[in-house]
Amino acid sequence: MGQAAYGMREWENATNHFGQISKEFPSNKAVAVPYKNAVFRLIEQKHGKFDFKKMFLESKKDKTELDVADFMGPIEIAKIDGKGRGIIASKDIKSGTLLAVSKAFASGYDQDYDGFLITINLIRRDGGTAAQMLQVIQAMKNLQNNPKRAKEVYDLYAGADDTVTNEEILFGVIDAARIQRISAFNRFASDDLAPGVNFAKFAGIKDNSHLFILPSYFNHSCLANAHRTFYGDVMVIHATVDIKKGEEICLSYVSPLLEYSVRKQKFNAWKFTCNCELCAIDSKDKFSVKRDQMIAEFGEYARANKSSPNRVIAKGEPILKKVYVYN
Ligand SMILES: C[S@@+](CC[C@H](N)C(=O)[O-])C[C@H]1O[C@@H](n2cnc3c(N)ncnc32)[C@H](O)[C@@H]1O
Repeated sequence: MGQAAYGMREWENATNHFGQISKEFPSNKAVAVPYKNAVFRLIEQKHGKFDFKKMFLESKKDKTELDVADFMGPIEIAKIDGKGRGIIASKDIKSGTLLAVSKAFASGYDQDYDGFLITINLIRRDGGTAAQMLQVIQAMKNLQNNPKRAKEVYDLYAGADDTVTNEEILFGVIDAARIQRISAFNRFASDDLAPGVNFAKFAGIKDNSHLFILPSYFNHSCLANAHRTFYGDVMVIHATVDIKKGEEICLSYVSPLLEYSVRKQKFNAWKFTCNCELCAIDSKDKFSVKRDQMIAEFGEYARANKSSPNRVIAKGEPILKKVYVYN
């Protein structure tokens, strides 16, 4: 019973079961370790006390799937004008506060696909990787094994044209199309391959894809007030500035260092327009396209001449000066 509760991530239940057995059979050594683990998970879940050093070291292994609980800090899910749902601060928050720790509900890794695969994601209208496909399959398997988690998965955003949001899905039924839509709008890659950088194998990059529950409720801002870090299949989110109670908390889905036109193009995958202050300023900047072109041209030159750094610098310096002129 304790093992089953642990597997279903019901930490309080698992702690109680293991605690009961250790009380009844104090000399039973086999229960000591799982009991201790369940207690640790409960402390993580209730108090947000994590052994980040251990998590970091474990995350260095390939495809690590960590054994940690989920934690929800001083945040809540709320309706946000023009963005559907989002995350707000439930009290005043200091910069650096731990906001959330979330273990992926399902993960997929390129290494697990023995072959070459090109998929087209018709929802996002971009190319897909083996990792993304495997993550969708894993989500379906996990729901089959633990149908109790269906509501939290099916509640995730599945696109504006999703017509079945309020339709009840019968217990134990796997809605494959919905899981695909949910994954398209909510998945993260833990090495933060920019969305759209697909067919990763061409570049020799191993892709991975994770579906998280709580982190999926964070909307995007180029000027985000929170930052995410990955430890294997676990996402950890911290506040990066002081945040007032009721204020929306956002992550950056794409790097704010990217040029405006590139960012705008990447938002197409999630089908929204960013109205943050940075985008408002950038959208009025009449030289941004010209700068993008110059930087893209330089990037191509640098890649083609990467074995001759002196040539790259000689080409780059005048371009940098010109970029300043178009400022
Ligand atoms: C990962 S979900 C975020 C949670 C979602 N808003 C919800 O209601 O569940 C991504 C979707 O949120 C919306 N979104 C995220 N950031 C946004 C923003 N800055 N402005 C408008 N919509 C945004 C888009 O519809 C996007 O496809």
